[in-house]
Amino acid sequence: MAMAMAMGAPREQLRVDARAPGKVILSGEHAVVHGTSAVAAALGLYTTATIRPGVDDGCVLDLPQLGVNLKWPLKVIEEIVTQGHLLDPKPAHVASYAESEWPQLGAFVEQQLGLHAVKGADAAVTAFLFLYTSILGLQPVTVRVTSELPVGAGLGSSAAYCVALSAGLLAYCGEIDLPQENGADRKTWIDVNEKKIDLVNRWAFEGERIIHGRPSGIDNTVSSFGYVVKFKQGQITRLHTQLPLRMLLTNTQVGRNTKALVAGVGERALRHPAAMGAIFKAIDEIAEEVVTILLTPSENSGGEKKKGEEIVSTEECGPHPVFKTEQEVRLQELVEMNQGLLQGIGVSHLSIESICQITASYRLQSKLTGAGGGGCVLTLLPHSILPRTF
Ligand SMILES: Nc1ncnc2c1ncn2[C@@H]1O[C@H](COP(=O)(O)OP(=O)(O)OP(=O)(O)O)[C@@H](O)[C@H]1O
Ligand SMILES: C[C@@](O)(CCO)CC(=O)[O-]
Ligand SMILES: [Mg+2]
Repeated sequence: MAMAMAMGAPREQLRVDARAPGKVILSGEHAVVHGTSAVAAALGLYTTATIRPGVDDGCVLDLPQLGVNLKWPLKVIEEIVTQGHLLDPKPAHVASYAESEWPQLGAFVEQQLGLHAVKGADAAVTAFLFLYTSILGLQPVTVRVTSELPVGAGLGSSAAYCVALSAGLLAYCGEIDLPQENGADRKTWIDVNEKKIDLVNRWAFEGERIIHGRPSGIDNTVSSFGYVVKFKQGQITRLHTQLPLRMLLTNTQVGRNTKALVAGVGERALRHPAAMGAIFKAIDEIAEEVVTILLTPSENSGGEKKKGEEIVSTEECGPHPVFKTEQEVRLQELVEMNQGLLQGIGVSHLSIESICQITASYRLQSKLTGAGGGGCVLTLLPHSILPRTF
């Protein structure tokens, strides 16, 4: 997560840009919601929230990817929020969202968006209204969120949205200090200190609760702190991985919704607690083995096949022989097993399986990443594949 702020400018020209990355889950999605380990890495694709002063005592929310452009007089927001809620923002103290405390919010958002709203727009607007009023109170602002990430495709777009928004709002109200040396029209991304990132992360988790229902916290944590991490029951361990990972992400373009998929797995776990528990345990073991492999010094063979390594292809990829190191062979097998188990818990999709079959015909294993049900598929590529072969 990084921030930029137009500084040295009068308050009415203040502008905060906060950006947060998406993530890719290598292993352990869904089971992580039930307390097991997962491994994820931040992606080089970002969501950016831009916050500026508002005009005419109003609040503008512009979400171009969802076709949302709403403007409210602050008085209107006050009416929805004051119901059971003090308009006394405490940005340093993370408030928990409870639907019962916002009885008018659902109907208000629905009515604002109208009948032709894009799926998921209601959750994005609700999360915004919660974060905005809780962190900033009722200040006139104009907020625009744009993203390089596909929305709702398994790459953590919801978490990046919540992290970028939380960070931007916290900086706008002065809870995150940013250095003053930037020129008003220069953008320099600044890293925020760990304590403040932790605050951003906790606010973002509340936003994720609105969008996901029951998030494990892995997505907002990776988006906030970055790097390759192991995540288990809220604890993160940064993995100083020794193995350069190369992967292909294929977007099936099949839309899905993380909240519904997570809820479906929860219901299946209630119907078949022992069987689902055993699958979660197996996924946990896989994630732990992935961690061990990632932390093992790389035995990248530098261009020549060695004993124990497996040939992937010599023809399909041009004149360069493609083979997997022993570590890559093990990782590929774990990816294959993880995908099988994800299919077993009901979150795969025909579009995902057909990609798995196609890559398997090249002896490359794939799995869904994120919530599944469509979205993106991850294919691990051996290190010996040169970028120009794809
Ligand atoms: N750029 C954005 N602008 C507005 N809302 C967004 C944006 N990105 C994500 N969202 C919100 O997040 C929802 C998608 O979240 P969802 O959790 O279903 O998918 P994801 O986060 O991309 O995938 P996963 O959770 O599997 O990693 C959208 O419907 C919207 O509510
Ligand atoms: C499906 C899930 O495990 C990952 C979504 O990216 C949900 C979560 O952990 O919050
Ligand atoms: Mg999400």
